[in-house]
Amino acid sequence: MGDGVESIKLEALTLSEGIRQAPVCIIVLGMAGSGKTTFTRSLIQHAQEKFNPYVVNLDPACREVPYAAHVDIRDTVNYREVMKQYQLGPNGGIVTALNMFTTKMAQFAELVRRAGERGHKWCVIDTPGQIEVFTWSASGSIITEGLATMFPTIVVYVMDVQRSVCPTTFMSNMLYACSILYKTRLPFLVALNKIDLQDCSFVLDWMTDFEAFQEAQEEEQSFVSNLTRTMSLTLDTFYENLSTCGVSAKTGVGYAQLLTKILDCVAEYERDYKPVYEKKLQERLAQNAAGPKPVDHVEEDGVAVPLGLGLQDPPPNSGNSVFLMAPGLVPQAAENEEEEDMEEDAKGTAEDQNFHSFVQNHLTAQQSKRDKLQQEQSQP
Ligand SMILES: Nc1nc2c(ncn2[C@@H]2O[C@H](COP(=O)(O)OP(=O)(O)OP(=O)(O)O)[C@@H](O)[C@H]2O)c(=O)[nH]1
Repeated sequence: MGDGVESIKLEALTLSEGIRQAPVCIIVLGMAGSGKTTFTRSLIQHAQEKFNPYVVNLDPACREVPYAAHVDIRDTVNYREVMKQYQLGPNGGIVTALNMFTTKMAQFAELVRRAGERGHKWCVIDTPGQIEVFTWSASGSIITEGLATMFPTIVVYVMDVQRSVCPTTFMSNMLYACSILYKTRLPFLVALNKIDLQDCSFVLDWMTDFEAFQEAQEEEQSFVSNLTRTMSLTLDTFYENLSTCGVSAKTGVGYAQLLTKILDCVAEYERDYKPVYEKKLQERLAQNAAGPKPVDHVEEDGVAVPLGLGLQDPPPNSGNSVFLMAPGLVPQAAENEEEEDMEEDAKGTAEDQNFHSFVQNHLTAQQSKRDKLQQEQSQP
């Protein structure tokens, strides 16, 4: 392996060889405003002495972060510039910025590996405010999977307990957490945040006692609440795979227990998930070595089409009796000119008519004035 960060090959890194002091990667996820950034700050503070966290900010759109980040996506990509250059809205800008960062995944992984060698036992990763930017984007998957293949990795899902007192909101939050759990397939710890504002025992009750959740639902008789009831029955298995911990990112309450639970998740990773990720890595290496697989079971040859957006006229002898022009091919200028001419003509005709009737009225008025004058003069 070369010394330069540029020379690193992602596939060359494995858990079993090459990485001796692999730092544990903790990916912090959560709905917008759930308190991810404050939680990250507090986690760093509480883990500093024992785990010397290496800190990564992957939110390109945040203005400030209340911690000193070792790696900050904003140093690599300016998301406002990305918005301007690619003419994107804020969400498109954030996704594209993350995609750009992901092209440097191998270098990023190498930085994390080196951090481990320098004594950072944990790597805490704060993610973008809009959760779907990370959880449903290709780059989010690449980062998560890439880290999980190389380092012990866990997910901490930050949930705002105060916002979750409504059973329907609670269920939406849980469904989201569930989808992330099944997508990432990593040890999953739910940090029930903001317990300084709201006691979190109700969440634990609802997760362990189906009837308690049903009772809470009783007042809501909407379609949504019926759906929520049904969903709560099916989420039982999901709850079994969850570890939860009440914390307050603001006051620091619950963090001692949180650190213990994180270590439990790391043990879970080593026991249940590491073999899966190692197998995945071996499969990918074998696939890469074999090269692209040709398509089999297809008996006919296809006709290749040029890729990209270049629109071309269909061949003149294509035999199409009906030909609808693609919008890009309509001769805009000629079409507009025609329209403009027609508009101009219509305008001209109306103006002519107006002018004629004005002249006519004027002549008529003049004539009647003259008649009147003549009449007056002819009278004795
Ligand atoms: N009372 C209380 N407030 C908190 C706690 N954690 C976060 N907050 C507040 O919740 C708000 C959102 O916190 P952030 O840390 O910015 O949340 P975030 O999820 O990173 O937000 P985005 O990245 O913008 O989606 C802020 O006003 C925090 O001060 C907590 O434990 N208790």
